[in-house]
Amino acid sequence: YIWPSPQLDALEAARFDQQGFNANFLAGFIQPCDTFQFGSDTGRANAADWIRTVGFYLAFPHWADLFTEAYHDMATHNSTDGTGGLDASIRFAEEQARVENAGDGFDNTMTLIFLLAIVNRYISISDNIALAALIAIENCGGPEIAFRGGRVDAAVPNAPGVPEPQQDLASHIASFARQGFTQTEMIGLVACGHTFGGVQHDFFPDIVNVLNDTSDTEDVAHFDTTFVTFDNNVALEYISGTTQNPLVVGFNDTTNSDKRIFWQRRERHYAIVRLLIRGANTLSMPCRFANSLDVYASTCANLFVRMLDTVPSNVTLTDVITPLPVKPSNVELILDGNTLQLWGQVRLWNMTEDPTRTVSMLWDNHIGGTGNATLGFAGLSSSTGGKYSAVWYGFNATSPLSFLSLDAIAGVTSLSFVVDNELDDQDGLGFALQDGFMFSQTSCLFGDPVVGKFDVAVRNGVNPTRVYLEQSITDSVQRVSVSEIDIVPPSEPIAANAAYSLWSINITEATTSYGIGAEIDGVKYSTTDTHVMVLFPPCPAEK
Ligand code: HEM
Repeated sequence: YIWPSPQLDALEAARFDQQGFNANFLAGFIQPCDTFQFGSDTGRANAADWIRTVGFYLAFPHWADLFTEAYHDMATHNSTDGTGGLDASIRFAEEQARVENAGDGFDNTMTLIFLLAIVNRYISISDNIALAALIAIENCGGPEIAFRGGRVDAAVPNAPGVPEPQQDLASHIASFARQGFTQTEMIGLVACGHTFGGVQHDFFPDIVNVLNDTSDTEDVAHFDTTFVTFDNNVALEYISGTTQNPLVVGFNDTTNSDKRIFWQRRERHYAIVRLLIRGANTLSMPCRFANSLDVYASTCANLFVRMLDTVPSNVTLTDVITPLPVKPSNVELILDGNTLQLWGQVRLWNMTEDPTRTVSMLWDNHIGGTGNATLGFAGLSSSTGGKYSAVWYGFNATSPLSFLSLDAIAGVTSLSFVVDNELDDQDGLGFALQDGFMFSQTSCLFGDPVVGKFDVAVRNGVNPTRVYLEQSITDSVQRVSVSEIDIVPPSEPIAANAAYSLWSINITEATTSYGIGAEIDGVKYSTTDTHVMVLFPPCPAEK
């Protein structure tokens, strides 16, 4: 995609900036894989719950929780009428209270997402559930998962429909068909999901007994011996007859759902067949999975993408988000007298630190001129379980988190970057900047009770149809939207300098963050920076 695109820029960052500089907190939380937020030696793993949520279940995050969350949220999908799917309806107490969502993983995971994830106008709660599952898989040894954004959060709970272990095979086949998966895909999805975690005694006393194991204080009977790692051991141990999977060899055969799902007549011959045609397609799914980690990983990657992208039929997802090779980030313009403060960093994807590298930024202005500055190393980040790294440079060479001063009259129209003599200007388009309106440092406080004068600097000649403050609103079911507070155009121009005039609005909510929006030639633009009144200085007359 072409930068800037506010939604794709935000989704790309949430998906790829996972550890280190400018990283999102979600991924930082779930490493290493055997970490469980509520203590060690519990036998639980964050990843499993996150995956199960996407698939079916949500708990306070162990890795397993992050994954199950996604499954349980998705499993309400009805492929015939297009309702349900991955829409964060699992956050509703009514869904969590259902027997089909037994366990504490869902509540735990939602708590984590609300605490740590970025939920905003561009990234929904359900996008975060998908991201949590994806991060869990990728960081615990799993394959890379293609990510699309744009999920829409449900306003009310979905109809029930998460499969339960005591149901018979026919019910499970019908349930997965409703969710949009064939029988073969069902076998795959269960064998892929049950690579993490296990069944906990507290919530499933009819499946798992008290274990009296000091290294497994929560009495979790695991699906395989490597329950914090994505691997094919769940299939391998099943095929080799050593499995301890509580849904295969549980003492209560009624709840041995994995056994019914994995079992196929062909497998009776697995020992001979496996020797003769290893990994061949004629083998059953668990058999092929057991034979080849590659087959397992690639099949699971495809099924997980299908699972994460199962959304209500009125939702349109973005294209798969791939990382921009060169990406400006946190770009802000602020007017300070005759100076434009240009804040920001640039991320160079798939590169590591190299003290000999030179990175510079070029910019075009309104008067046909150009400028350039050398950028300074700001930090490193990594992604996808450490598979990719990125290096960041700040627009201000000596203070990477500070700004570069530009001439306000000349302004700035677009950026480009030169990395070791190689130009990146988005194939000639440049990285467009909007300097038609921005926050002005003349904003200040006056009066008693105190009022904030919020000044927006509007570039002369730009003639916006509207200029407004933007305020994020969270509704009663935690969905974020933006409300617009129009600024009345000044009756007489108030000059900020030779190029900018001020539009002002008085605000009284001291700690509310406001962004700025403007409609210019029928297109709406927003600033990425927000401002709070408590940080304004007193107005000159008040000093
Ligand atoms: C017929 C279908 C399925 C049934 C009956 C089933 C049943 C169960 C049960 C009873 C548990 C134990 C939960 C607990 O102790 O809190 C569990 C855990 C889990 N399930 Fe499934 N499951 C099914 C399909 C799936 C699918 C499709 C996925 C994901 C793709 C998945 C992912 C997980 C994960 C990751 C856990 C571990 C949770 C943890 O350790 O916290 N399951 N499943």
